[in-house]
Amino acid sequence: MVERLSEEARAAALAQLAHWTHEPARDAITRRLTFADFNQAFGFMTRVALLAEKADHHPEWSNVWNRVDILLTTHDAGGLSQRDIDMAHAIERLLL
Ligand SMILES: C[C@H](O)[C@H](O)[C@H]1CNC2=NC(N)=NC(=O)C2=N1
Repeated sequence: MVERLSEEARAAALAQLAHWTHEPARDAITRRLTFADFNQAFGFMTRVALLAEKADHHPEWSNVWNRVDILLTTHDAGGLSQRDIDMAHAIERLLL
């Protein structure tokens, strides 16, 4: 069973994720990324897709040409869980 993060745990986790924004309406975190072109954006999405399958944790996202909008929340928990925080950090590592 996956649990939603407490207010305190969420604040602490967000403090370590400078590029991510909390969206209270969904209890989700979001990030917008802009790449040089579609090829770069889709290559990134492919790498995230492989991570997501391995973790069995999948983003809500959209892509328009060079832009990728990502929203992470845990459907099974009805809000933000440690699985989202772990996925956000894994995405950040891909971008290094
Ligand atoms: C059965 C399967 O493990 C679950 O439905 C997984 C799949 N991917 C998921 N992704 C996300 N973002 N939240 C979930 O709760 C979730 N649950």
